[in-house]
Amino acid sequence: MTNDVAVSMTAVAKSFGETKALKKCDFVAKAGEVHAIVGENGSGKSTMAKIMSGVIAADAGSALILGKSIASPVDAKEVGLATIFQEVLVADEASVLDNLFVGSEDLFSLRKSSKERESLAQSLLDRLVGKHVDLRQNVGDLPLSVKQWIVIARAVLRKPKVLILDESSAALDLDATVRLHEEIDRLRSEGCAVIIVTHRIAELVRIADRATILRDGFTVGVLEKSEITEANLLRMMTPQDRQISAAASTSAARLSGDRKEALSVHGARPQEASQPFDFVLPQGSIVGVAGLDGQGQDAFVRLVARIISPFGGEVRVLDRESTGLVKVSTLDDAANKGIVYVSGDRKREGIFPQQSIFENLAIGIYQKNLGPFGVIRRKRLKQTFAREIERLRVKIGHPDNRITSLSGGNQQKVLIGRAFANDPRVIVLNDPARGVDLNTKRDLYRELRLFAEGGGSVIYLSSEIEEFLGFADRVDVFHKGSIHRSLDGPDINEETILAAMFGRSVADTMEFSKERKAH
Ligand SMILES: Nc1ncnc2c1ncn2[C@@H]1O[C@H](COP(=O)(O)OP(=O)(O)OP(=O)(O)O)[C@@H](O)[C@H]1O
Repeated sequence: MTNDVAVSMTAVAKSFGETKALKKCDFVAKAGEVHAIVGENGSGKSTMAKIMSGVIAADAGSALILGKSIASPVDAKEVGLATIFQEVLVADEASVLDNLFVGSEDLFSLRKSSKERESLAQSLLDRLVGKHVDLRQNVGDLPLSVKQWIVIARAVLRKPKVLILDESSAALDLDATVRLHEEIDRLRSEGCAVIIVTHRIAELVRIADRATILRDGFTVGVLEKSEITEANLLRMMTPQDRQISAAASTSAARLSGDRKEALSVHGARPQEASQPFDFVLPQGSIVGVAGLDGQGQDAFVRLVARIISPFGGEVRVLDRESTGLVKVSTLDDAANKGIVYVSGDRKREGIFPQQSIFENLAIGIYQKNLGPFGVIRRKRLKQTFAREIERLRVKIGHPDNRITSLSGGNQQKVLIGRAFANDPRVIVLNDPARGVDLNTKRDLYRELRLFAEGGGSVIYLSSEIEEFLGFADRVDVFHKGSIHRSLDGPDINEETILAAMFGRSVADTMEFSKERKAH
C-alpha cells in the first residue's frame, strides 16, 4: 500500500425517492491496497460503488477518483477506473471475444493489432478460468462461472488503476476464488487500488488490507488487516438491538439411522459422464452438496427439483400422508408434491424483474389462496407476505415497488421467502446465500434448522465450504459427475471436504493438505 489516495469520498449522501441509501459516508482507498466495503444487505455498498463508477450522482458530499470528480461512466473509464458489478452483464448472443472488448475500442485500437489483442485476451482468460476457452464461441452456451470470468477479464484487460468488484466472487467456486485472489494480488502489486464488496468473510480475512464498514447508510468504522475478524465485522455491522439474536447460531444434529426417507433418487446420472448413484435425504435433515465447478452437483440439485431432465435418475418423495415414497415426474409434479427450489442465480432463474416485490414473493401461492368463485384471498396473501418479509428481515420500501428497486441481497431474500411461503416439505437450495449478508445467512440457517426440526428436509448446495460447518448434518461431495464422498460428524470440516472435492479419500486428507500448503 502507498500513501497515494486513489478514492476519496467525504460525507456522501444519496436518496432514491423516500429511501435514504447513503446518509453520510466517508471512504478512502489507497493505491496498492485491497479495501473491502462491508455491511448488511441494503446498507448502501452498491450505491457507493455506483457513485464511484459515475453510474449515479451523489446528492451531497464529494467523491474523487484519483483526484478527479466523476460525472459519468465515461469519465470513470478515462481516469482508469473499472467496475465489475453484482449482476453478470454479458451479451449471450455475442462471442467471448466481443464480450471481452466491448467498450474498450479506444484503449486498444490504436496501440494493438487485433491479433495482439486476441492473444492477450486468450492468455488472461485461460489463466482466470483455469483451462482453455474458445474465444469464438457464443457466451450464451457457457456456464455462469465462465460468464463471470469474462466480466472480470474485461475489466482486468483495461489495466485499471482502481478496480471495484461488487460481489464478483459470488458465482465462483473455491478453486476459482483462489485464482481471482491471485489476480487481485497481481493488480495490487502493480499499484492498483482494489475495492471489494463481499459477504464472504473467509475471503475478506484472506485478502483485504483494510475494511470500511457501513451500517444503514453511514460509515461506522475502518478496520486494519489484523482487526478484520468475523466477530469485529458482525459487531460493527449489526445495530445494537439485534446483536444478541445474531450471535445465536445453529448446530448440526447427528443423523440417526432410523429416520424416514423424505426423498430418494435412484440411479442418478446428472451428467453424461456420471456413474449412476443413489441418494437418500432423511426426513428432518439438512444435507449439504459440494463440489468444484462442473462436477455435476449443480445438475444434480436441478434434477431433484425436476428443473432439468437428467441422463437418468428416478426421484421419489414422501407423500403428504407420510405413508410412502411416490414418484416425481415433472417440475409441476415436484412443486405439487412439496419440493421447492431456490436458485442463487436470481437474474436468470429467480426474479420477475417487471413485477413488484409482493408479486415476486406471492407468485407461487395464488392457487392456494383462492376463495369461493375463484376470488383471491388477498388478506391471507398479505399475511403470508408480511410473515416472510419479517422472518428474513427483508429491507423493502412499499411492497408494490418493483423487485429491482431492492438491493441484490434483499432480492435474494424475497426468493427464499417465496420458497417458505409455498409451505414446502423439501427445500432444494442452489447456492442461495450468494450476495446475502452474514446476519441473514445466520437467520437463514436458523430458519432451515427450524424447518428441519418440524419435519421438513433440506438439500443445500453451496460453493462456500464454510457454509456447511456447524450447519449441515451430512455433506455429499461431488467429483466427476457423481457423489464421491458422503461426510458426516467430525468429517464435516474444511480440510476433509476440500480433499474430497479434489477426489481424495478421507484417509488421504492429511497428505492432501500438506501438498496444498507446499504448493
Ligand atoms: N434504484 C433504486 N431505486 C430505489 N431504491 C434503491 C435503488 N438502488 C438502491 N436502492 C435502495 O437503497 C438501499 C441501499 O441499496 P444498496 O444496493 O446500495 O445496498 P447494498 O449494501 O449494496 O446491499 P446488498 O448487500 O444487498 O447488495 C436499499 O434500501 C435499496 O433498496
